Amino acid sequence: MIRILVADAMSEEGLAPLLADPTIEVVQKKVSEVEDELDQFDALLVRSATKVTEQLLQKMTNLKIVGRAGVGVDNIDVDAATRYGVVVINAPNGNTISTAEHTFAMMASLVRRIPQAHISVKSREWNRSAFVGVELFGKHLGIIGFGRIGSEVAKRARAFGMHVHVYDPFLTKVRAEKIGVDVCTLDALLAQADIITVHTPLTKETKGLLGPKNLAKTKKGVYLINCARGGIIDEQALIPFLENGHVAGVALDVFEQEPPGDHPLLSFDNVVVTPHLGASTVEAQVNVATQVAEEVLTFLQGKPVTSSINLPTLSKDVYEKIQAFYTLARKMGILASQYMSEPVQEIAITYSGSVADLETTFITRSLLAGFLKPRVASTVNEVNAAMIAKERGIAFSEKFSANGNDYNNSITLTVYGENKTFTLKGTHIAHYGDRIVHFNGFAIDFAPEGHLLYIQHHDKPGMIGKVGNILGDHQVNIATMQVGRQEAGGKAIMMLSLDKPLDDALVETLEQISDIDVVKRLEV
Ligand SMILES: NC(=O)C1=CN([C@@H]2O[C@H](COP(=O)(O)OP(=O)(O)OC[C@H]3O[C@@H](n4cnc5c(N)ncnc54)[C@H](O)[C@@H]3O)[C@@H](O)[C@H]2O)C=CC1
Ligand SMILES: O=C(O)CCC(=O)C(=O)O
Repeated sequence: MIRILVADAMSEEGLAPLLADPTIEVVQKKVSEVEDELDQFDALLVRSATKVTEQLLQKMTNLKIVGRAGVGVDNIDVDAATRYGVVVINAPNGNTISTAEHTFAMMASLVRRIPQAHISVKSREWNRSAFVGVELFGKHLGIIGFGRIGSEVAKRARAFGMHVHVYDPFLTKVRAEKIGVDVCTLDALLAQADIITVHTPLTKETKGLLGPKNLAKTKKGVYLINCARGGIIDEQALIPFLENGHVAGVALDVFEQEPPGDHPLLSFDNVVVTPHLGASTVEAQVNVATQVAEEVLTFLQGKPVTSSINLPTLSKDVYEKIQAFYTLARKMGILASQYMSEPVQEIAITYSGSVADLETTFITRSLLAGFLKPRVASTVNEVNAAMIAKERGIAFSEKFSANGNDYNNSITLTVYGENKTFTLKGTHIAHYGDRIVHFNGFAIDFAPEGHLLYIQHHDKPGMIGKVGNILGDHQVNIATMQVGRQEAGGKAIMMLSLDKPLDDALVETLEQISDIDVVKRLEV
């Protein structure tokens, strides 16, 4: 039974795909309520309240995936998750519209002083002259961060007749031109904007982006909005600008500390606040919960996820194209690792023929994970394989060749060890499967699966018979056998597929046959 912990409040409708699956048990409880069972969950779903720290990940020893029902993953230690081989996914666009609409609601509230007027009327006052606002029409809106939410805010601003200026160092010219906004420098935005709204993630670069220096560059009477992450606008730095009237008003949905407690900003009449409500709509909550639930289900079915933070993302289309090579590469990694039972410094991978045109990042990671699996005690998978290889001083490289060398596609793997070099070449043939077509310098053709027995010997009459007799005497059935040699009478190999694995004693018996040089059990 798969166990999923849903640690924050989430839409039941969104979780329906998980709740309906009889192979899955969904536990909707806080982390503190299941402390004794943390090692039993396969997946963890959170919003922003639960902090997925390294300590929590250490306790969740069976965890494979963390799903964030929302955009920001600043409550998740993604580096630690990556080290532990835990996939982190989010729901990148389920709450975009809601947050853009909330930003607009905040903007309107700010310039028309709606919350203040509301409180006044509720206090049985009728003071129309105290709440004179300004129009949005014709005003200059500065948007810092022009991703999903920023661009939805821009569309709405244009409908209101506003002039939109955008600052986003990662925005391509083509995209900006397509949307038709004025892309400018941060300084130009700060100097022109009547209203500034931030829509970036909270990063080292964006923390305190609107701090004392940049606030001083804004127009007198500017309005500021933060519906992204607390800290992008420096809360302490705002205070003197509000006190001297340089900043006409601020709308905050998010805070450096949530909840903000008795924060000095809350005392200002012209600071409008909401308790992190950007994504709090029925629609957004259904959307994000559905997105993570479906992604988690997909992942648990062994298929690739499309919105991972720490894995290369794959569309269904791309996944279908690479799936066969992904499996072949994994098997090749496992074979090479077992054959090279010594320290390895470098792994070189060449993709040839049709596979060279595909997205190979995932295939390479699959190969590395297969290679590292027999060598490391901790979980190793596509999430952390490249990181673990680096940690262990194993360099890896990818090369691409349009020429498939007699095959429609092939993957060649060369492993450079301390004492020897090992080469393996595999191909995937539609309707036939994975085949290893070169093994350690020998042309051969075998399926890389099951209990394999590799024997390197001298090409002499009777060798196959001797091996067959010993295995037969010990009730070991040979399912398939392939042979290869470099030249008649020279070095030769046999690759046997057996119905059961060999024990150590039988391996020793085979090693004692004269003219046999190497006997290796390989399990795929
Ligand atoms: N208040 C709430 O409830 C919600 C808040 N959010 C927050 O809103 C923010 C934006 O979300 P999305 O638009 O979905 O993200 P996104 O990833 O689509 O867009 C972020 C944009 O910021 C830009 N950016 C990054 N560093 C920058 C820098 N130093 N200066 C200027 N631009 C920079 C990126 O190039 C990107 O275009 C995130 O912080 C997210 O966590 C999202 C949903 C709900
Ligand atoms: O879960 C929530 O409501 C917060 C949403 C949010 O901040 C995000 O998606 O980044």
